[in-house]
Amino acid sequence: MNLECRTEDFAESETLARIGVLVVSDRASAGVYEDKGGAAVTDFLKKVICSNWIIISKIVPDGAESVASALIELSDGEGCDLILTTGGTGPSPRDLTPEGTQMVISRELPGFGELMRRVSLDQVPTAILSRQMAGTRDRSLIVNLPGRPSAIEICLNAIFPAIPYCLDLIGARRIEVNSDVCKAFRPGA
Ligand SMILES: Nc1ncnc2c1ncn2[C@@H]1O[C@H](COP(=O)(O)OP(=O)(O)OP(=O)(O)O)[C@@H](O)[C@H]1O
Ligand SMILES: Nc1nc2c(c(=O)[nH]1)N[C@H]1C(S)=C(S)[C@@H](COP(=O)(O)O)O[C@H]1N2
Repeated sequence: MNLECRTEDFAESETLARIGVLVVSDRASAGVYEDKGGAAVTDFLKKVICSNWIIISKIVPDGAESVASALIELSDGEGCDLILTTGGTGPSPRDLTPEGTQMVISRELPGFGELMRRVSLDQVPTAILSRQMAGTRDRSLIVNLPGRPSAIEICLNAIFPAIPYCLDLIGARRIEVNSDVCKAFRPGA
């Protein structure tokens, strides 16, 4: 194990935001189909965030335990400030992403799920079937997105204006967003 850490490494680790992307899909994790969810999330993040950040990606099969342990690794192990999951939010028996999320968060933030369902309802009546939720674990904000790659941008567009300030409030690393893409709101700023 290398315990040496130069001064600039410390400085960078304090400012470089860490974003976890967790794809939850039986078939994508088994290679039955190509994962398109992770790329859809990453493409959005590249457009919207203009400060420095790195991505830590994982893909797991559906299940409360698989989701919970991946979230713990991304939050406690990798120190992610923001963790976006995609998939497994519906009502079918294997859809257990909200259960896995509930197992690891300390506080729920119901407004995220409410807003994502509201905007998605303008697209599809089945938006109400998503049980997507959000919450915090220590200094990580965790947000569930539906699995359909086409759902990702509409959901992220809706919630992203509130994410930078939420990260400030929970003591996560600061992110700056591109104002042409997203009107982030920081009260008092
Ligand atoms: N990571 C992904 N990449 C590409 N398409 C996906 C992905 N996740 C979901 N989808 C598509 O969105 C649909 C709904 O997503 P959902 O999370 O309910 O998946 P599912 O039907 O339970 O199957 P699976 O878990 O095997 O992806 C899927 O049937 C698939 O067509
Ligand atoms: N914006 C948007 N939201 C959406 C959808 C969609 O196509 N677009 N699909 C819905 C459907 S059909 C389901 S079953 C739920 C849960 O999807 P998941 O299990 O892939 O997470 O998300 C819903 N939310």
